[in-house]
Amino acid sequence: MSEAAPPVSEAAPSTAVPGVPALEITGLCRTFGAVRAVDEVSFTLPAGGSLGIVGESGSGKTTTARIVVGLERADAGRVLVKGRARTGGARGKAERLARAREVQMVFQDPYLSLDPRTSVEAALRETLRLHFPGTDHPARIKELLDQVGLDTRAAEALPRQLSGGQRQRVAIARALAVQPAVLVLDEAVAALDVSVQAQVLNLLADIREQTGIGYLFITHDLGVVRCVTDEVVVMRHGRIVEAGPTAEVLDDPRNAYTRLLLESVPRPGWDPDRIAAARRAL
Ligand SMILES: Nc1ncnc2c1ncn2[C@@H]1O[C@H](COP(=O)(O)OP(=O)(O)OP(=O)(O)O)[C@@H](O)[C@H]1O
Repeated sequence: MSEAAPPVSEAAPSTAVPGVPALEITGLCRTFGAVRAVDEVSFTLPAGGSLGIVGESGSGKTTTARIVVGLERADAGRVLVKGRARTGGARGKAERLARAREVQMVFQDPYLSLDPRTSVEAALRETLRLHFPGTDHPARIKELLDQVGLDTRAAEALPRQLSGGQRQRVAIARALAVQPAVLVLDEAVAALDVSVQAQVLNLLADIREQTGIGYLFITHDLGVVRCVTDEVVVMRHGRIVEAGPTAEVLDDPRNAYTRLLLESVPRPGWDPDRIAAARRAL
């Protein structure tokens, strides 16, 4: 990554810019020892769009996401958020905060990212104070809680007093608090019961419609991809093997590996031995 980062404005909210993609990834590479975790990965997430990255364990999904968020460095390639390069490490607190405002991440287990001693309301207040000093926080906290369907009782609760679905709603509210251009959701509903999963996915769809935030969905669950993404990228061994509109890729996959992923979803008459043999043959 060779471009210099442009100057950043601390107070600018990361709203969508018409015509400018929320995220553009070009030629991303990351190697760990002998493993090419991410190998020449390129894709574009349009402003307000939703793109899924699917693939089996170890295919490079999370490493790609971590580079986008800035938790991992790339060996090569370019990440543009709203047309601006995120290059190298952030220089200083102002740039770190500005980058955090552009891209937020929601993890599978919100327990790991929520402070067990901090109430929901206090966690949101803390985030807002950090990013938007001097603004009307009580009103904004209420707005955020409403947006994710949490009531005032939940606002006073500690993470351990909430259900898994509620905790994930808190993590989403905290991510929304900074008005990001891109929300990266890494297996964000994988740990939830199916019915709660559906509620959170519906919530995310509503939020996208209301805010125009772009979603990057990292998941191994093709049902989730079908439900909440417009475009999908299929990764294998660090490389993109197929990409396109979600319905097209899932209904008429061109790549043998994509077909195998689809066939690997258990259903009546499913033959795991045949899938395993097909996998070995690929
Ligand atoms: N910090 C690291 N050090 C060494 N190897 C790593 C590191 N992070 C990832 N890898 C390796 O890079 C490859 C891609 O891993 P990655 O976690 O990106 O895949 P994934 O598709 O997200 O898998 P999962 O769904 O299991 O999280 C794997 O072989 C993994 O072991």
